[in-house]
Amino acid sequence: MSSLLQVYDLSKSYHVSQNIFSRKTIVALEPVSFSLEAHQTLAIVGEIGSGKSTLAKLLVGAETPSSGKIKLNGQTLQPGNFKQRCQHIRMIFQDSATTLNPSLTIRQLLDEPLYLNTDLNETERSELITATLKKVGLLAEHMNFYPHMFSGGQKQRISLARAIILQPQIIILDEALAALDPSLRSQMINLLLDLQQQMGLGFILISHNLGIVRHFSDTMMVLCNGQMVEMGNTHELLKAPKHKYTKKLIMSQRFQLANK
Ligand SMILES: Nc1ncnc2c1ncn2[C@@H]1O[C@H](COP(=O)(O)OP(=O)(O)OP(=O)(O)O)[C@@H](O)[C@H]1O
Repeated sequence: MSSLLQVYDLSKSYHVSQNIFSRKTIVALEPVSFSLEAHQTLAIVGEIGSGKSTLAKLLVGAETPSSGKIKLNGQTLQPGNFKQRCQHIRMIFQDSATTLNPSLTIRQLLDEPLYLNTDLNETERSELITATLKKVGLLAEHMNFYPHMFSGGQKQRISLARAIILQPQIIILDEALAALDPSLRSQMINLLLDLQQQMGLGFILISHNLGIVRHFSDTMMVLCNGQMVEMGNTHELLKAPKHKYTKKLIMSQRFQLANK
């Protein structure tokens, strides 16, 4: 049986103009291969500019790869097919306040992906919105509220509701837990783990915080200057890193790791 997600030699280079006569190539991501199973979490770690967001954008189809192939349940994802992609792979960002349209109610925000991607009628969509709000620990009454009426933690739950409403198979969490205080973060991690168990979701967690990575992920990939330098079981890798860059990263966060 094929893995939920298989990535083969995926890479991305940007060609940017230096001046009117010359262009420069920036290799944001060197060819990388990995797989992800249902119910599993893969963490991607690395310093600023190491290629984490580039990899996430390639997976959701927001960028076109320079090389490589992505397979979902054994089927190759075509670069321009956003409909196919956005039903199965969803992304949640750090700052929900900026990703939720402030002029729409929660009902409208959650209805949009359903209206665009499903054949459900209005009543069916409304029932699904209520059920999804409950799944993320919000109330049916919240449907008529606007984003500014919620706290940061609740906004993250709305983003999560929007991400799961199309029953995706993979969710990419791009620093999605970074802005939450420790107690809200633990609640959110528990909610994500519950949903993972219920829905068989595969998570890709992009995080600077190795404490979260250790708590949440099964495997981890370390990126350095666009190159994958190490990948393996999270606990084993954190206990016995092989690459000097990983060792440096762990040393720089030894207090976070000790406190978790
Ligand atoms: N659209 C673009 N055009 C040119 N270069 C880009 C573009 N997007 C990213 N890059 C470059 O690719 C490299 C990797 O960037 P990326 O945003 O993936 O890093 P990151 O690990 O996500 O960093 P951060 O932790 O700051 O989000 C960087 O050198 C960045 O400047």
